[in-house]
Amino acid sequence: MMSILTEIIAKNSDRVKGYQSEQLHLSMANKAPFLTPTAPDFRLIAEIKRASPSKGIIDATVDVVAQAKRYEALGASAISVLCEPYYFKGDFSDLEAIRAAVQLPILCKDFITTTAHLLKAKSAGANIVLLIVAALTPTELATLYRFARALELDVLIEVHDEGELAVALKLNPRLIGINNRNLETFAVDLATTARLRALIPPTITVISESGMLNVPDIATIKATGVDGVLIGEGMMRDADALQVMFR
Ligand SMILES: O=P(O)(O)OC[C@@H](O)[C@@H](O)c1c[nH]c2ccccc12
Repeated sequence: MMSILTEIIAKNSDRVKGYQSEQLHLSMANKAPFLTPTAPDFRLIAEIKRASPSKGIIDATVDVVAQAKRYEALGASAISVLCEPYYFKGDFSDLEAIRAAVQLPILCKDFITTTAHLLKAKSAGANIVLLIVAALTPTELATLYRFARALELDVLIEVHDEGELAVALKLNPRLIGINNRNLETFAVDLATTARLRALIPPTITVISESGMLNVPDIATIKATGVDGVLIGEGMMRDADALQVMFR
């Protein structure tokens, strides 16, 4: 059986190949950001996501610019924008529209496997890109990581187990994302964050990702001592209910 991650990457291969021949305007103005804490020492990366393979449609008709402004107003440190079209119903045009409308750093959420895709993200206005350890060989990850840093992009390196974390730590990264959702099975286990957090040196900024739907979920994660959280569905469904955790 093909894993969902492999399936998503295969489905996007023509789109990604297209980036190789695109004429891009690169501006170095959108530099790697310092993620300013929202509340004392706790950052919110708020995500814009119309749909996902695990949840189906979340909000197909969302006004992405209005949503990004809402996140900015409630004090998010950065905005994550899904750019994958087939499973998440995102698009680079969403990222470009949001870039034009808000000042916050933007995380390009996509399944990046090529340097051309990194250039596409940079030219669309991203400040941060996601690299998923489970989607790449260690050599590919290292190449893409160095290329992104040379473009002055920050990189959120996503791990979901000890083996992936060991691969990520070899790069001496500034930022690590612990995904509570297993991308092969979709199972969410918030305990993943506590387990892996304990293995990461304190100099690295650690973001816990996925599966936080309410205030107690966020409180559980905050108690592990991570530097911030990345929340998609919960913010799409009820941003107001969650914002108390970031004041
Ligand atoms: O909607 P959630 O459960 O709050 O999750 C957000 C984010 O972590 C999730 O969208 C995500 C984490 N890693 C990814 C990789 C690709 C696509 C999406 C993701």
